[in-house]
Amino acid sequence: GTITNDTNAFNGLTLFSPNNSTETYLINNCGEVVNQWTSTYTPAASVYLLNNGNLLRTGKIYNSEITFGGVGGKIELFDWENNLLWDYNYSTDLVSQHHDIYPLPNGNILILAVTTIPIFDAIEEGRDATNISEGKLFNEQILELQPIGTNQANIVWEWNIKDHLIQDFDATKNNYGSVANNPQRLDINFLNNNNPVANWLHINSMQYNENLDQIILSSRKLSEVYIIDHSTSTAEAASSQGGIYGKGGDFLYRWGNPVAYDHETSTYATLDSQHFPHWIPNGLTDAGKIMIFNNGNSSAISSLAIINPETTGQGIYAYDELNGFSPSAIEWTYEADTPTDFFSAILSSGQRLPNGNTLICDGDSGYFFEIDSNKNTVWEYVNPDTSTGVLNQGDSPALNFVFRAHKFPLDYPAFNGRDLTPRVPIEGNPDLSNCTVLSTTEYVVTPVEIKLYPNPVVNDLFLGLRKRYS
Ligand SMILES: O=[N+]([O-])c1ccc(OS(=O)(=O)O)cc1
Repeated sequence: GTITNDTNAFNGLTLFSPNNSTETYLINNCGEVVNQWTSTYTPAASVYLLNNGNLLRTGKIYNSEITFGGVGGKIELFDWENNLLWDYNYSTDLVSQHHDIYPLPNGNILILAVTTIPIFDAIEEGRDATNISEGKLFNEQILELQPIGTNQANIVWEWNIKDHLIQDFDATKNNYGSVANNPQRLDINFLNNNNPVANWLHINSMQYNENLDQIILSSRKLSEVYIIDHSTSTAEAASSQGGIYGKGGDFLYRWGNPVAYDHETSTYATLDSQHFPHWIPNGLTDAGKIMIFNNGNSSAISSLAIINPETTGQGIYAYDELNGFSPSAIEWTYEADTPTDFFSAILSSGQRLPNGNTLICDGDSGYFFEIDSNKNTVWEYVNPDTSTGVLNQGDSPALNFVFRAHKFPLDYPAFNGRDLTPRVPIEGNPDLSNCTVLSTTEYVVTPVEIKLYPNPVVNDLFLGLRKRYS
């Protein structure tokens, strides 16, 4: 539950879906549940509250052939009252949705998936055969679904990484060429010192920028983020021509590990096993820049980073022959005062908030905290819904992983006309001392509490009466 709720905390409602739970929660700053959705599936990873109040979520379907962390295979759409409106499976022996989805402004849904490249085809793509294990390699794919009826979809757009490979290993193959001179393509033999597993890229995030019509991806294994054009046709997305930016489905930008495209001498800053690169939305501090949760697996120190790529035109990224794609340095960063105190090896997210605060999800601790613009901690919450059930306030949590946390302002359209009366917190034996500002126990026979909410107040102050917790 909530452990810190300073008056400077941004007053909003936080959405999260614990990895080991079928529940999705919307809580206020006190940790009280304002809405809750129940699925029959635990999440692959991401969930979204749409501005009409519907919940779009991923679900995990067991898949014996595709088994890495983040595998999902199911997408579900619930209304505010938890009625299932639509669902869709993308899960077979050869394909699976994983980690992320993204609700596009036109009502379509991007889904992130892997498809299987058989060993023979991987070798045709120039993969060093000694670096193939599990008899296959995963292609990373993005599909755009146009939902139909209650359980169908048209696939209206598609992109595949296998169409954008380069290699300098096997001169007899079509995609043979200089890795350093083709930064718009991915070297199929670059493993970043990882084991040559089928899931060699482990893309763990897919976010979208409507202004630019661009998609940003994150490879945990290669410690790189990639930007591609979404304005292409499917045919253009499989090529190196077409789209607003003229590069088809090739990378428009990559950042985080210049060694991946043979820029060993680059002096630019790097990432390490990062998550959730996304453009900071319009209207917020640092809008248009890219926020990244930098897990820091090799140093066991996590940080939140903001980078500001140099551009030579709208959505066109500066490139330096020697150093690669800009920027040379991270513009803004948050680390704990004692850096080793803040580390999540997997999962995790950051979010800039309307008042300039920043919400951070330390995923492997199920711990959310909010910092103000001076990096002071003003709100803290621990997810109590774990793989062994729901804990009491104060218990030491284990396996309470959360992929991301997202805080919505109270004027988010999804909340229009909804009953947002706080219900009880998730955890047992909750401690609401941060939230109850008045107590009338001296004046009434049945102990009650008067709650004033939200806390702090922006526009409307609500007054609630209820029995005191004992
Ligand atoms: O344990 N999981 O559910 C899990 C683990 C890793 C994972 O991949 S990551 O890149 O998002 O950390 C996703 C989900």
